[in-house]
Amino acid sequence: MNGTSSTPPSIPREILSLKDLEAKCLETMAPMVRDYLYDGAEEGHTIRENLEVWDRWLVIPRMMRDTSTVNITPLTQQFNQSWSIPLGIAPSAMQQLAHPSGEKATAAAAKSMNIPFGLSTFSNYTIEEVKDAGGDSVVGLQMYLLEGRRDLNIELVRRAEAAGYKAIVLTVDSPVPGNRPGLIKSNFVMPKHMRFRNFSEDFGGPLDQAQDTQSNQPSVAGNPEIATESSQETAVKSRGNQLIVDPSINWERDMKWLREVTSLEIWVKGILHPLDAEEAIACGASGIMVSNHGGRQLDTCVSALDVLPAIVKQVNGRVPVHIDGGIRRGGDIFKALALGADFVWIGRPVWWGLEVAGEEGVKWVIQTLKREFEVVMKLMGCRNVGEIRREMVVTKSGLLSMGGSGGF
Ligand SMILES: Cc1cc2nc3c(=O)[nH]c(=O)nc-3n(C[C@H](O)[C@H](O)[C@H](O)COP(=O)(O)O)c2cc1C
Ligand SMILES: CCCCCCC(=O)C(=O)O
Repeated sequence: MNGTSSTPPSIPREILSLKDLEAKCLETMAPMVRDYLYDGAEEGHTIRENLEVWDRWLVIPRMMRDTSTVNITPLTQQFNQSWSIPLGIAPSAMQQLAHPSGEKATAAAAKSMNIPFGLSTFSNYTIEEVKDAGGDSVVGLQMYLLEGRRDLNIELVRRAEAAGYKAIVLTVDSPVPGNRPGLIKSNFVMPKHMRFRNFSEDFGGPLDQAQDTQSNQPSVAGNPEIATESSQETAVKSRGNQLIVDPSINWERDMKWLREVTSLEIWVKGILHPLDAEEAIACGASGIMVSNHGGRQLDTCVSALDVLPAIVKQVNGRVPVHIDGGIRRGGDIFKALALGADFVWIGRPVWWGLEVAGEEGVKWVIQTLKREFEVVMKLMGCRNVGEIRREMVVTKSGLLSMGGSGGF
């Protein structure tokens, strides 16, 4: 983690893209945090797929369309609000691992850039603290249903309602944590000085690795950056109860239960099949987030972009369709919209910004994506988001199959 001095750190001038920022971040990020951030399920095929899929789509620009000014704001409101770009910050847990101000810094950056932010159940700052920092940008509380603890889920919902959140984002792709070898390798345990502050009890997290049975303390053997710091200050401690996600989560019981518990919008995150989009809508979902959880849950599962067109077709405009996974450039936002998404979200790039420069770093990430998206729009001949068309993107095989005659 960088930038603990009194002057706010800034992004060095030689950093020009999110890729450059990622490299800078990796110069300082502690190994255990890096393993957690990059952690993918099993062999990481889906993580790689999430990045590569964007390059399989090529764009076909139109010329001479006076793009001296372009409007990159979304066509429609999302969460009953207008945003500066169809881009939001996806929920990610334990952001203090990247910066002491964690989710508060991210929310403040979202607010100053006028984009939405989703808070993870497993955040290091509370629902209320993050709302204070991010104001109207803090729209969603992401929810994992906790095994045997619906009381805690209800409490979180009530606090989100009272704090002015617009939506509960129910993550449906995680009945159990994925097989994540990176967590085992680094013996991941959230450091002692951090807490899941949405809960009054000092719970252990769902990803904490096994404790050392001799001493009843977590083993630090695979955790050098924790072991080498002052042991009193940073040694991980054995926490009492562990928060476990509910593996029995299902549409019939849980989605309907949640629909009855609150009048907030309910968004369903982690949809990859058109029929699950249909289930979500039947249960009263206000929106769908097409996502494979950044490749962290099920290896070799499809990328969100590849299934997006089928889900958009199934949903047929009944609710908004959002997407995340591997979005790193303004051009990726363009492609997602061309293939039918209403909005896109980013996960890991926010951590790169946090690590390098806290709130300023997250702002830089958003500014960079905005600038890139605007240039891509101009070069594509689109003056506003409504002019982005499906036929402006094509795969190479799709192009060849047109044989020079079809499509144009
Ligand atoms: C470090 C990290 C923590 C995450 N924590 C959560 C979480 O608590 N809840 C959730 O629904 N998704 C979580 N996600 C998944 C993100 O919401 C999002 O789907 C994913 O990061 C998007 O892919 P990208 O990182 O390639 O942009 C997490 C992702 C990362 C990288
Ligand atoms: C059941 C999985 C719990 C994971 C909590 C954080 C998260 O979503 C992630 O690391 O990814």
